[in-house]
Amino acid sequence: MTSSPFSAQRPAPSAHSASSPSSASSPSSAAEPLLSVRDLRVVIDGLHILHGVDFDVAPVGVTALLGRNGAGKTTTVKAVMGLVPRTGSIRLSGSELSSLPTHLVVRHGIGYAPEDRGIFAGLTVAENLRLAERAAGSGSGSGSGGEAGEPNYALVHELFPELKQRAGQLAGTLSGGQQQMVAIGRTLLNRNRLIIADEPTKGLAPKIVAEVAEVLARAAEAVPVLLVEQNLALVRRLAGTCAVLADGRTAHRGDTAELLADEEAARRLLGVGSRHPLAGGPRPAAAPASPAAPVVTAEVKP
Ligand SMILES: Nc1ncnc2c1ncn2[C@@H]1O[C@H](COP(=O)(O)OP(=O)(O)OP(=O)(O)O)[C@@H](O)[C@H]1O
Repeated sequence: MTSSPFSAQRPAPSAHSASSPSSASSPSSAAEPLLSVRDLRVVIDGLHILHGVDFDVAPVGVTALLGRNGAGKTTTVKAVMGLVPRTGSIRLSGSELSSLPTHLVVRHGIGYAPEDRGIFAGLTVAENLRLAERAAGSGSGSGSGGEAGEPNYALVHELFPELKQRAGQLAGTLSGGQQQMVAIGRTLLNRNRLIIADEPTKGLAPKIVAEVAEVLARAAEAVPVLLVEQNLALVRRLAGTCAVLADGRTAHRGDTAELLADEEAARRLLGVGSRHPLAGGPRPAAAPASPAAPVVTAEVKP
């Protein structure tokens, strides 16, 4: 390959910020969102779990999906992926996905790193990656699906050289951070337009959280990321914009730094106390942050 491994996936450079930083009803102004979700509803076994979720994912960088435990974050990303029955609108670059089954959502170019990572512990790193390869030429048939082509190992190995060095190592023997590299690496392999990462730092030690933050920052240089996360320090560092869910609805959309600096709003929406360290500190970047930046674990209170 002669071109940069980033070239096939890097989004248009013009769009940097997402929706306007005020309310849930604010329209996107600066740039068209990559993913636009409207009135998303999910009913499982007669239980109404999502009652109308609206949010946009910015076409560059990291967008965070936040909320207290049980707010509906995982159900929302599962609904986007077609893993639970849903109604409403889910548009990826203008293509409507809400009636598509999961395999066609995937072929439209959404890579999903689920909460449990989905790593095969008994297979090597290389085998885990190989299993994620989408067949060249496979598409949704709609003409607007994910870009077909060879798997982008150049990008994965450029971002995560460790995965090349550890190609023969059993995935089950990797650290939590390295396993996240495999999980995120798999989503980058198929030239996706969007990566969804569901709680990638859940249960990890602070040192590993810092590693995973670095993994996400590097991945977001290549492909926009929708990040479900409860570690608000990490969110603050990585995500330029966010949506907050509460009780299965969108309670807030806007600029992440503004939300986390607003003590009253952060307390009301996320349960962050007034003396929480997130109230101060440097502004987060939509662009990836410094590798040296510390990541403080700050779980949302239920
Ligand atoms: N299959 C299901 N059947 C019944 N209830 C469900 C199902 N899936 C989710 N729920 C309920 O829906 C609500 C939202 O769950 P969800 O996992 O989406 O929340 P969350 O915001 O991701 O929470 P957490 O941060 O704790 O992971 C919860 O009350 C949960 O118990």
